[in-house]
Order: sequence, then structure tokens, then C-alpha cells
Amino acid sequence: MSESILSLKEAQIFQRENLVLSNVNLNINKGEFVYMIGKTGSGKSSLMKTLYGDLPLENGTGSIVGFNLKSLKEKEIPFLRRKIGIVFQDFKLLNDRNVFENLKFVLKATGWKDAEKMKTKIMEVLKKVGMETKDFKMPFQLSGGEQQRVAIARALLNDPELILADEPTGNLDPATSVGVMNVLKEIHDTGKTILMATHDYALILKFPYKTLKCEGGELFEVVQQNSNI
Ligand SMILES: Nc1ncnc2c1ncn2[C@@H]1O[C@H](COP(=O)(O)OP(=O)(O)OP(=O)(O)O)[C@@H](O)[C@H]1O
Repeated sequence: MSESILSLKEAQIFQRENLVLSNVNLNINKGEFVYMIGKTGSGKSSLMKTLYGDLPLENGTGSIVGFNLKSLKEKEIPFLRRKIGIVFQDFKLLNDRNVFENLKFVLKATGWKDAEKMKTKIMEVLKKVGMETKDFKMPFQLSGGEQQRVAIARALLNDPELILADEPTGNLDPATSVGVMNVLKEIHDTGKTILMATHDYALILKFPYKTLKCEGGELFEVVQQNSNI
């Protein structure tokens, strides 16, 4: 039987007092790759934020990587975030330190102590995204695509069960987007579960996976045909 890694039932997604999405029913099983599409302002980021504990789940039920979103306590949020890797549109690398130190910062913040083990892990994840020779570079010395690869490597550091990617190719040109998507595909092919919000329909056609759409305050699955997305 397939194992559910993320489930929302009759969930309502709020931004403060504004209802953004209602009656959200969503199930993602271990090993799936799922896209979430929808116009600007349709609620994709709000749903993502609810999933990683940045917005509270006020109505409905939700579980993600074994955490109950409805009863999630503030102090549990760091532990939830260790089990999910988050990738953002704007990379969010620390500009005052090099690639290696960016990744080491996350390991230290999540309890790693042994310098050799940290180094091994950092080089392992950088290799996965094809950035193992650029560990000494500062973020501003990298292209957008390279920065996003580092951000994906950072998301893999604690071997997450699920990766949430919120428009990971939103700041990249089409060719670079395909490169980053190939990295995500390779990671998915090793068994990782990925939920990716995107505007990029060309990518969806090139890398077809299950697609959900936010529209009119609701979330539903779409059949993959040009006319439907
Ligand atoms: N911090 C906030 N406070 C209040 N309302 C917000 C906030 N952030 C977003 N909203 C509103 O919530 C709704 C959903 O926004 P959200 O960012 O989730 O959409 P989105 O689909 O991710 O859009 P985009 O594709 O532009 O990122 C919009 O009406 C937006 O104006």
C-alpha cells in the first residue's frame, strides 16, 4: 500500500483573516512528484507556508511527514522543517559566506557537531546538484541557476522525506530552468517526494507529473493537456 506523506482534509488556508483556499483535500504519497499551478495570488505560496508551519492550519485536518498541522506547536516547527527541505524562488543564500559555509550554517543550526561528518555531508549534497567544485565560491559569484542548485543542496542536508519547492525556477531563464528541473528530477528518481509550485507550463510539458491547480479559492487536480492548464 502507498504511504501518505502529506494529507490535508477539508482544510482552509488563511492569510490572516482572509480565506485564500477552502475545502482543500490533498494527498501525496511517498515517492510522488506533484506540481501546483495557478495564477499569481491564487494561493500556492499560502498553501506551501501552511505546510511548513509558517501559517497556522485553522480549519480542517492536515498531516505532513508525521506532524499534525492542526495541533502543531511553535517549538515543533524546527523539527518539522528538518524533515522537509524547502526551496524558494529567490534562493535565500547568505551572501556573507561561501557555499560551503552556507551549508555548514544549516548543519550546525540543526545540531551537527562533527566537522569531518559535516564536510562529508556537504560535499555529498553538492555533488548531487553538480556543484562540488564550487564550494569555495561566494553566492554572488554564482549564476542564478548555480545559486538555486546550492539552495537545493541545502534542502537535502538533513535527508528530508519531502521537498517543498515554491517556484524554484521563477527567477531563471528557460534553459537554466530545465537544468534545475533535471536536478529535481534526479532527486525524485532516487525516491524523494516533491511538491513544486510553478508558473512554468513549458516545464510541466517537458517533465510531466501529477498537477494540481489553485483557482477560484479551490485546489483540484488537472488532466495534463495544454488546454487544461
Ligand atoms: N502576508 C500576507 N498578508 C495578507 N495577505 C496576503 C499575504 N501574502 C499573500 N496574501 C494574499 O493571499 C492571497 C494568496 O497569495 P499567495 O502568495 O498565496 O498566492 P500565489 O498563488 O503564491 O501567488 P504568486 O504566484 O504570485 O506567488 C493573495 O490574495 C495575496 O494578496
